[in-house]
Amino acid sequence: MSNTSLEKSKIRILLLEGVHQSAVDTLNAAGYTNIEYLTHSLAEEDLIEKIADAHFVGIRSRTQLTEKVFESARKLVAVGCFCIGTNQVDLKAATRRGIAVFNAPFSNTRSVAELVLAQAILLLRGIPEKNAKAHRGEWIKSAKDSYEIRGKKLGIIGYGNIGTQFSVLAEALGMEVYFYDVVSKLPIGNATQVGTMQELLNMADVVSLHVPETPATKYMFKAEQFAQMKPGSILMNASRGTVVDIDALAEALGSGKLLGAAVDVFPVEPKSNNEEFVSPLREFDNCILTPHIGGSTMEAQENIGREVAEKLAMYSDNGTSVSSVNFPEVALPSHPNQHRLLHIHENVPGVMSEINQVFSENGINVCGQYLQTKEDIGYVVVDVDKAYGELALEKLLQVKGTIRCRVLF
Ligand SMILES: NC(=O)c1ccc[n+]([C@@H]2O[C@H](COP(=O)([O-])OP(=O)(O)OC[C@H]3O[C@@H](n4cnc5c(N)ncnc54)[C@H](O)[C@@H]3O)[C@@H](O)[C@H]2O)c1
Ligand SMILES: O=C(O)CC[C@@H](O)C(=O)O
Repeated sequence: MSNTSLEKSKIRILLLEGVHQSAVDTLNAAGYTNIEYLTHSLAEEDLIEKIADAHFVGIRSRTQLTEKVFESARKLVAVGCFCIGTNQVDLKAATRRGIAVFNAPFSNTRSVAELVLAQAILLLRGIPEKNAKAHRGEWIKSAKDSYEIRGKKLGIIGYGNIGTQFSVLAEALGMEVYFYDVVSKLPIGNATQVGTMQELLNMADVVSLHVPETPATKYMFKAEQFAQMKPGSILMNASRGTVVDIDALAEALGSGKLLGAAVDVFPVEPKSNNEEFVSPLREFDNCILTPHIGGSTMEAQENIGREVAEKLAMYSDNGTSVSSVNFPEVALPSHPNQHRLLHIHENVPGVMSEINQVFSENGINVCGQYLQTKEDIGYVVVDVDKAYGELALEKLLQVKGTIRCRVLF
């Protein structure tokens, strides 16, 4: 599979799920105008049809980029996830095809941290229930089960970018912060890492989940974990819907074990704003339900739009793959008056020597060479005199183990 440097007007970009206008503006400013912009996600069959012609695709959390979808994405060069999570993308399938995947790892962390902080305060005061009842004409003026956040123990599961931000905000309000993470982490402020999740659940007044979706986190929170929580505590999940067994959570709310819960992400989420949201949690007034909007603030979406679009444009323009989630990371200078070959190959012995042979045997002088490998793939970038770009491309495509190769003029 190959493509010589395409005119920018011929590079097709498919943007789904209503990514922020800043993405379109950034791409336009970089010269990319052939953009199809949709405000919703696509069902698999429609996606397969649309993606067949796309060189770049931009998605959020709803679009599932599966092996089957990639199979039809013959021209696809890179994927931009305009969010943090990349669990909706079959990363192995993308990597096998030499498709780089980018995301925005920091732009919405503050938004999520602010939301969960607010939810903790509201739940400790019983506000969701009092509010719901007031809307129905009931007046619950009472301090029963109503608490200050100050002095309470916060248990964070997954002490990454969001977990640490939440930790700092919570401490500023006087919470005592504990966290559980599979990796040993430097605690920020006065937070304390604990050795097991059970230890954390036994002591925390508020438990907040901030892990990614992985095989290990799938339903990591089920009946057993609810049983380990303190009576009258709170669970918040703004990570991924598959992390919590929703029936077990409904049981814990129904039995009165929990004071309340806040859930932003669900195992099955409506595909669009026109679809009904179905969940056993709807019956509980003490459960804050939000439509996966932890990272949906104007600030975060605008920043994400710009950040991911810049990464796509940079990868397209000069091959820089810095901060790709699945790809060897290479930071490249510009290549004036030279042709740049971007060769993606299986990371097996012999490929690099064959590549170098192409240049020596054909008398092609190498002006610059950059190599990085990651697990199963290698990414080598070679700058050559512009007289040799097309010959080098033709020869490199014949190297055993080549996944794809393109040349930038
Ligand atoms: N609700 C939303 O709108 C929203 C917005 C942004 C992110 N998210 C979700 O939040 C998740 C966390 O985001 P982040 O930026 O903090 O990610 P991150 O990668 O910075 O942190 C995740 C942390 O979880 C830890 N971890 C991984 N597996 C674990 C396990 N089995 N047990 C305990 N800890 C484990 C990691 O070591 C890491 O410290 C994202 O992956 C995404 O799914 C949701
Ligand atoms: O915007 C989205 O659809 C997902 C937001 C969030 O879950 C993320 O992973 O950043």
